[in-house]
Amino acid sequence: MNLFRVFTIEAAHRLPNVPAGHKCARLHGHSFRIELHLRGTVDAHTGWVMDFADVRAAFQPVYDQLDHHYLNDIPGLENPTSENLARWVWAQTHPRLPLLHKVIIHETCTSGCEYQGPR
Ligand SMILES: Nc1nc2c(c(=O)[nH]1)N=C([C@H](O)[C@H](O)COP(=O)(O)OP(=O)(O)OP(=O)(O)O)CN2
Ligand SMILES: [Zn+2]
Repeated sequence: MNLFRVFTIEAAHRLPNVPAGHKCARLHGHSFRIELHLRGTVDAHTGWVMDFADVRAAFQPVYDQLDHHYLNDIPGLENPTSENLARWVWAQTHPRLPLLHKVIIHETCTSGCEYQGPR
């Protein structure tokens, strides 16, 4: 069974390695949507894989590092593309949520990426 929990963070960033003149070199912000997807078995008694509240609690320290921050200042996010943010979220979250199966980042309504961990 797969379950998911969606978080929204407000954050600023700029992309330092884009070609000269690229709009994303300038400071700007997004309402990033972060989806955490977990995969596990449904417990016969509780009827769930994991309490959604426990997913939220496990992610809270990671969320707090991102929300209303300048992403470029965060160690490991000096080049905060969606792809690098997905890898960073995975690295921070997987030790706290071993059932983590996939991280999806929506940078805008129309752009984002999906990461299933190192393979
Ligand atoms: N592969 C990636 N490409 C781009 C990333 C990224 O993280 N990975 N990031 C950006 C910018 O940060 C930008 O803010 C988002 O880009 P874009 O989808 O072009 O945003 P717009 O809302 O301006 O898109 P339009 O539909 O063209 O208005 C760029 N590329
Ligand atoms: Zn951006």
